[in-house]
Amino acid sequence: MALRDLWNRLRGKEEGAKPEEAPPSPPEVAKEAPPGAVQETPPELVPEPPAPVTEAPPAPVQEAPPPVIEAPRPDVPPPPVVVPPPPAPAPVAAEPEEPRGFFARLKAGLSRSTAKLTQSITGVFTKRKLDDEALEELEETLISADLGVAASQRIVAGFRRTRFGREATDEEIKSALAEEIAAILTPVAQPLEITPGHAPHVVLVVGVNGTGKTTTIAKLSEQYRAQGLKVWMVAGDTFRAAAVEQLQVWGERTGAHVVAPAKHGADAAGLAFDALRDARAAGADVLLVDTAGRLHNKTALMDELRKVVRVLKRHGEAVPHSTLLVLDATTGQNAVSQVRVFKEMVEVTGLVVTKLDGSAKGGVVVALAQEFGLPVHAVGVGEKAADLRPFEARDFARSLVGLD
Ligand SMILES: Nc1nc2c(ncn2[C@@H]2O[C@H](COP(=O)(O)OP(=O)(O)OP(=O)(O)O)[C@@H](O)[C@H]2O)c(=O)[nH]1
Repeated sequence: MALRDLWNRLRGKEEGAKPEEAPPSPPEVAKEAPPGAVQETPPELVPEPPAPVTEAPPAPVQEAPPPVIEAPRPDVPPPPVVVPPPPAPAPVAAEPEEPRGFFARLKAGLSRSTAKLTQSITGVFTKRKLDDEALEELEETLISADLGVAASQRIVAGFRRTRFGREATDEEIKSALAEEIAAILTPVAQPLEITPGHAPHVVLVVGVNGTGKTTTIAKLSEQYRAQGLKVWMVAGDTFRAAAVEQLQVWGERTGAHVVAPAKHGADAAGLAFDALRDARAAGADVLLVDTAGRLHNKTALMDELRKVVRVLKRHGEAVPHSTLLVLDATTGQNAVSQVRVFKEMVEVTGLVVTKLDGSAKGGVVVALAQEFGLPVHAVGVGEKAADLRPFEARDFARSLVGLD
């Protein structure tokens, strides 16, 4: 049955009832200026433009994301002078606060993408038994919520095995669905372990431009510093001056030493090699290596990343100890293609999924877990250094289907 029919059914069911509040549409995303002739993106990867800063950075320096350095645009007229509006009258009642806690933001982000899923579940099951037609509708609903074909089929097979022919309430169905999803996610929910004996533990961070690599490095740095570890970072995206500067700002804020290229376009592999040598000598515990996410084609990107790995291995076969692929959840199924492409290039050991606070398509995490079984080390729920959390399978699954 087409999704439209599901929606029609849902609307019919809710006639007379107070309509659900529509999920807020995702914020307008500003397109990045096209890169120069050398810096194009491999078409296979279809990068997302950087997400906009959705809230004004607060006053404390530690909290705000570092400034993005932009090239001057002589063709763009200066912005008009903005006259500040007169002060607003004092509100009668306090506005509800923006959800600030991690779970609140994760749930807010997920609920935007899964409102459709949870409503459709209600539409599928409230009127009749769990029969063949209902199962077919459930599978379509799960696929349209980005869970992927394989995971959706597995979940439906579980329902068929255990609940076929039974009637159940919405809450029972959602709860059962959350359990099936949690069963897929639990094996991949593994925090990133830093081995003290490696001195330093080298973490190579890869991914398409704009997915949140640099921010994730900053977030990891913040966490490791809080654990009392000595962190070094390498600005390996040597072609993008803004990326280097961004990492330097994050280094200052999170108390990490940053190794930056001496000149634009310097050899990233050589930079990483020297950085590891110096980090060892300095007694660093962790070395976080940023990389380019965009080169003129996929082969160039592959050559660059492989060279970084090959040269790092001169320090020891186990280096890099972890290779993290950073994925932007808002890209939905495109994240699945990115894993395939990057697995061809390097030995990806784990994933970090970012932007789960925004208009995320959280269901894709289930598709990733089912298809690749790679550890999901952490999830990003904001732009600040503190906005990285371990991936909790059960909480995530329950949020995804709209349960607390
Ligand atoms: N809302 C939200 N924004 C995020 C998150 N992680 C990163 N961002 C934002 O996404 C944008 C891109 O992040 P970067 O860390 O620069 O991404 P990158 O992969 O290093 O990008 P390149 O340097 O272009 O390769 C920035 O505006 C970040 O603030 C997250 O978890 N939530």
